[in-house]
Amino acid sequence: MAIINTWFVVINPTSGNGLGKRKWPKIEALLKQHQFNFDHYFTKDENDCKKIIQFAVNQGFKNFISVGGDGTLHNVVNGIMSQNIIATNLINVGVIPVGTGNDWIKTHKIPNNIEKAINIIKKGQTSLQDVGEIKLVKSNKKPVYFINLAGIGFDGYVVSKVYKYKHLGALAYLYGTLLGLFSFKNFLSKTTIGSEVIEAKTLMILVGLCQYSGGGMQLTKTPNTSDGLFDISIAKNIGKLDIIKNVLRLFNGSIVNHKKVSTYKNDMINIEITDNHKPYIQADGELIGKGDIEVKIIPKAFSYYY
Ligand SMILES: Nc1ncnc2c1ncn2[C@@H]1O[C@H](COP(=O)(O)OP(=O)(O)OP(=O)(O)O)[C@@H](O)[C@H]1O
Repeated sequence: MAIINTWFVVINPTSGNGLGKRKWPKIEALLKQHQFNFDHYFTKDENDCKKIIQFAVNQGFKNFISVGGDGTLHNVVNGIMSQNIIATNLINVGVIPVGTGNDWIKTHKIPNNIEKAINIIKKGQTSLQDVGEIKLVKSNKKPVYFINLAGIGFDGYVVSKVYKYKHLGALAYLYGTLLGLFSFKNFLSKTTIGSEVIEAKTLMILVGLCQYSGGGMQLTKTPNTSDGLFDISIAKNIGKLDIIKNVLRLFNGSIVNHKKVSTYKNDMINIEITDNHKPYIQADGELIGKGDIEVKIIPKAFSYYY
């Protein structure tokens, strides 16, 4: 394997409702102006993105730039985590945000501005964060990795609706939430966190690493990206009216103090859906399926420019 000092830039042309494609000429010019030596690739879909990352790692690339939103970064991370050529923490990723929610960058205080984001990458300073691994029980699907937040229930439902409304920008998530109020049904679940077993009628179960999701909502208590622990919130049988009353608390983070929300910290969580109605599972805002899951943490497996 050759050692390559060149950067590998992946661009999702569809992210940010086409912003990825529209902004590429400007980004390309800026990268050249800042003397980045790079190869670039426009992704075709999720799998294509993962495959090109694996191919590039195989070619010896160790420095990547993700031009897209949270979904693109999620796919880049999945490409890195599912290769076994080199240790994942030796591969560094920079982000140029052109997505809709761009939630992951908020935690790491990476500016939502193309030129400033390029300056961050150029500084060459990296840090490590934990990665979550989700296995769908009773399925032969490969594990899915996440770096922001995964959830099951109402938030999965919102993700399943949001893609139609991406042209509304970050408001798409708020709109999806309001839409969910009319049709989402709470479900029975059995969650195991360490020695605790929580059986409840549930609105959603969230497993977080970073602070923001759903276009700026704060749904976990004290997330820390590199403490080797997930920040978990279980929102029990909260009714529709109660959600409406608490919409602001979803954004300011005080929802975790609601009497029907319990919070936990652990490096592992098993979720069994004991209901006939199986809610959607989302990871970093991407739908990954339905059913029971086992989630574990891989400490400091992801290296990023900040
Ligand atoms: N060429 C492509 N055509 C269609 N979809 C693509 C393509 N390349 C990647 N994708 C998919 O596009 C989806 C959206 O990308 P991304 O999440 O980066 O943008 P976004 O949804 O606008 O931003 P955010 O997630 O921050 O709200 C992802 O699910 C990704 O798998």
